[in-house]
Amino acid sequence: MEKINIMINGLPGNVAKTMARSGITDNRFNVMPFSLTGQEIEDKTITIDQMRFELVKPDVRDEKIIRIKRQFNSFITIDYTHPNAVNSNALFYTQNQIPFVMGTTGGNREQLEQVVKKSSTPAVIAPNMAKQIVGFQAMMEYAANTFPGLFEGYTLQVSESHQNGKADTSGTAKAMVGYFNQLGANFDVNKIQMVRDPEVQRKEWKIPKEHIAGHGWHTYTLTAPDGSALFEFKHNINGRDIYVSGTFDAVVFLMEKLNKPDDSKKLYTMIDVLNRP
Ligand SMILES: NC(=O)C1=CN([C@@H]2O[C@H](COP(=O)(O)OP(=O)(O)OC[C@H]3O[C@@H](n4cnc5c(N)ncnc54)[C@H](OP(=O)(O)O)[C@@H]3O)[C@@H](O)[C@H]2O)C=CC1
Ligand SMILES: O=C(O)C1=N[C@H](C(=O)O)C[C@H](O)C1
Repeated sequence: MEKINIMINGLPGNVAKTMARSGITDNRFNVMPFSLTGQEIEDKTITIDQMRFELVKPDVRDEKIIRIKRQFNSFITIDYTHPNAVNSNALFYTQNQIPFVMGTTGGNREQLEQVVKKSSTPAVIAPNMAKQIVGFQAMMEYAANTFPGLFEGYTLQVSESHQNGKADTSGTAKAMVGYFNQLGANFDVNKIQMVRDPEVQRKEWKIPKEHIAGHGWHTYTLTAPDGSALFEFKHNINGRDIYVSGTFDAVVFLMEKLNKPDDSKKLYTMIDVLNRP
């Protein structure tokens, strides 16, 4: 099978680096030596496992992409950049007809979805690419659609802990709140408790010290009005490796869509990817 060209955007960021390391050794892919980066990044290149990537800043990307497209006439991009970049990057991809996997959280999600729906460019967008978490989301979606109001009157508490540099509230937690609300919990995403203090993470959450700099821990607690029942759901992820497999499945999924285009649908989620036959 012909290798799929992938452009991993967001280097030298943490998740983009994890994707690049795995992509380089994955026989299904040809990792392209370019990565969209932030305006503030000073380095012009970065080397990962002996592969050199040219870092392309927002002010030169319009011009650069013309040359990249001449060199690689077809490719799929993976975006792990910054919440502030989500909407402008999605616009850039659709305007240049570059199919994309958007792992980056934050930004205006409604606008993000609209941009893709109105375009001719397919994309997979999901706040969490860990397949086991996506499976949990699919279970929640089933419950929400099948038993709306099941937790009517219950009080929901949501707390999440991530590395100190994380810019936004967990996109995963926000998506989960949507399901809990359908189940009747009536919770405002602004009430999600964010933990970013390494001392609290170590002492109270007992997060292993080697993962303080890279983790995503989430707890959702539902309590009955009279206190007689409590339900708790947790997903605690250490490191970032778990996101690779789902992201790469999403790339393969998009390639299949490109080979067999569906003009009626351009926007896909990771639940679509998980449901792939
Ligand atoms: N869907 C999923 O499964 C997962 C999603 N994520 C999400 O991925 C995103 C990235 O996370 P993480 O790697 O930890 O973050 P980092 O802050 O480590 O990396 C983000 C990188 O993107 C760069 N950047 C900023 N603006 C742009 C731009 N306009 N174009 C391209 N790159 C840009 C940053 O540069 P600078 O430093 O100059 O700002 C930085 O190098 C977050 O939104 C996070 O929530 C994370 C894990 C899993
Ligand atoms: O920034 C992170 O690290 C993560 N971000 C995603 C989110 O905001 O939901 C997914 C995961 O929690 C890791």
